[in-house]
Amino acid sequence: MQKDGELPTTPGPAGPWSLVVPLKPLALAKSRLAGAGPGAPDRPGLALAFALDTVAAALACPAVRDVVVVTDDPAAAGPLAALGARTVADRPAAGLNAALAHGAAAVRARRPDAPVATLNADLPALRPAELFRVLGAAGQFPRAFLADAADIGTTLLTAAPGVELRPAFGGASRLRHLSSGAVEIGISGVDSVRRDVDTGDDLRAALALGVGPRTAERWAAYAG
Ligand SMILES: Nc1nc2c(ncn2[C@@H]2O[C@H](COP(=O)(O)OP(=O)(O)OP(=O)(O)O)[C@@H](O)[C@H]2O)c(=O)[nH]1
Ligand SMILES: C=C(OP(=O)(O)O)C(=O)O
Repeated sequence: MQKDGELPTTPGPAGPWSLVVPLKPLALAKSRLAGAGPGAPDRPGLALAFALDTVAAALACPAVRDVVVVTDDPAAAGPLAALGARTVADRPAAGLNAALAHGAAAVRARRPDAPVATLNADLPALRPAELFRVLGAAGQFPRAFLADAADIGTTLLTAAPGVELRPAFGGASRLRHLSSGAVEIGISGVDSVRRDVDTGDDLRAALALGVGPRTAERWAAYAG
């Protein structure tokens, strides 16, 4: 298995991928983090830190060509652009799957033959080498997905060139993606790509894996 820091220099057989990352307005994000620690956590600040650490790690992956973030949040656009991500406006009140389909369309408007992957914005422990392995496995199939750490939801869904993404996120999306014909990626040693953060327990598990610098800083400012 690749260790962190041992990154290949080429994008791999199916790359380079365009990633679509959905990010809802920060004031509304991460509502389940309410009981994460003492007092009231800075949920918007943590949600932004998760997103920035996720996108920075994705852009450091050699299999990734570019990242498009679908968001309407004005506070997120500047720091995301500084990392090198492009932002596109969300569809008004249309929800997560519409946002993802919209992002995939924005990618393919510029690059019609792009392999496209969606990646949730709440993966603050994401490691580029693990994402590389996941995308390498996904690239063998027309559509593929990675289940979240709980084996209930989904953190990543991919579509090969010319294949429609057909996202079915929300709640128990693992079974939905499976029954839609997408292939489940079953490789081990990719915990950082599966470690989404919804609750305080999820955040503690991500901290144990090792989070990116923005999340670490926000967490330290909050929890001491
Ligand atoms: N652009 C966009 N992103 C969304 C939307 N709904 C959810 N997301 C994003 O989709 C990803 C997965 O969503 P959740 O894990 O439910 O995150 P969340 O909605 O912030 O968390 P909760 O408030 O606890 O449900 C996160 O990156 C969210 O920011 C939406 O309507 N539009
Ligand atoms: C959006 C999803 O779930 P959650 O909101 O639990 O992260 C999902 O996994 O499809």
